[in-house]
Amino acid sequence: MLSIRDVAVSFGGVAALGGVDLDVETGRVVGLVGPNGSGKSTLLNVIAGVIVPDRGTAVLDGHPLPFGRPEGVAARGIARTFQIPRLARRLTVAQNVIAGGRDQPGESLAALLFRPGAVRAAERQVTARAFEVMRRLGLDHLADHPAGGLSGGQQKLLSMGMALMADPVLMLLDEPAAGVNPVLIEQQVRFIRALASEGRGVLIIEHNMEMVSNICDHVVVLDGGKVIARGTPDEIRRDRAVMRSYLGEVA
Ligand SMILES: Nc1ncnc2c1ncn2[C@@H]1O[C@H](COP(=O)(O)OP(=O)(O)OP(=O)(O)O)[C@@H](O)[C@H]1O
Repeated sequence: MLSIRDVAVSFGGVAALGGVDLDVETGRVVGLVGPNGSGKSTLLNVIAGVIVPDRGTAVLDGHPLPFGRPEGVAARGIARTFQIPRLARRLTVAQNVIAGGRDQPGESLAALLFRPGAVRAAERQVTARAFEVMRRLGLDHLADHPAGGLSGGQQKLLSMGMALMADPVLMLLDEPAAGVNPVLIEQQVRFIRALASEGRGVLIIEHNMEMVSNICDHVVVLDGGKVIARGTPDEIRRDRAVMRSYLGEVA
């Protein structure tokens, strides 16, 4: 589904990524791990259309991704979450989720004026979908609460729901478990596995190795902007280079 080849990025002479290859297949959860500063966020930002790489290619379902055009990338069916959720804190949980749905006819003045029935029907559909998404995330009982009043972990779940409203083929998740309590991490794990079983691809940056082991089919380890290992979570845990660089740093 997604093929990254030889992607390199440098910031003022510092190589953040030195020629990285990465694949995400349909229905698979791929973990992107590595020590701080290894280039994980940079790679996610290249895929999301935020950073234009110095070289390399990214192909989604046979077509190149438009580097440097986040809205073009989103239109290709890639949705993302951020380390710090980007929410409208004063709007309700339901309003935030609804806002995550794209292509709403109500956004077009012409549609509002000339096809009000179609707009109402589409709005009903988006609202029904939003409630379904909130149910999946266990947030439906909080639908009318302001998003800013949710716990950090609930806000992360909410941001995943907002991303899902765009019905993406590929989800990019940036450290969803950071600072989240174990019960909500469990909920995230179920949600992410369900995304994959629906046939979506998931690329997840995560430091929590237990979570990575629980959800990832495949793990790619970066260090100093290069891939130092790739394989199943089990293979990665046993990899000597990984122990030296990534796990060694944690210890
Ligand atoms: N906008 C920027 N300007 C200059 N240097 C940057 C910029 N963004 C990242 N870097 C540098 O590029 C390298 C890779 O950073 P990146 O944020 O991608 O790592 P990371 O693996 O996501 O780290 P973390 O786990 O801390 O989020 C680091 O040396 C970082 O200092």
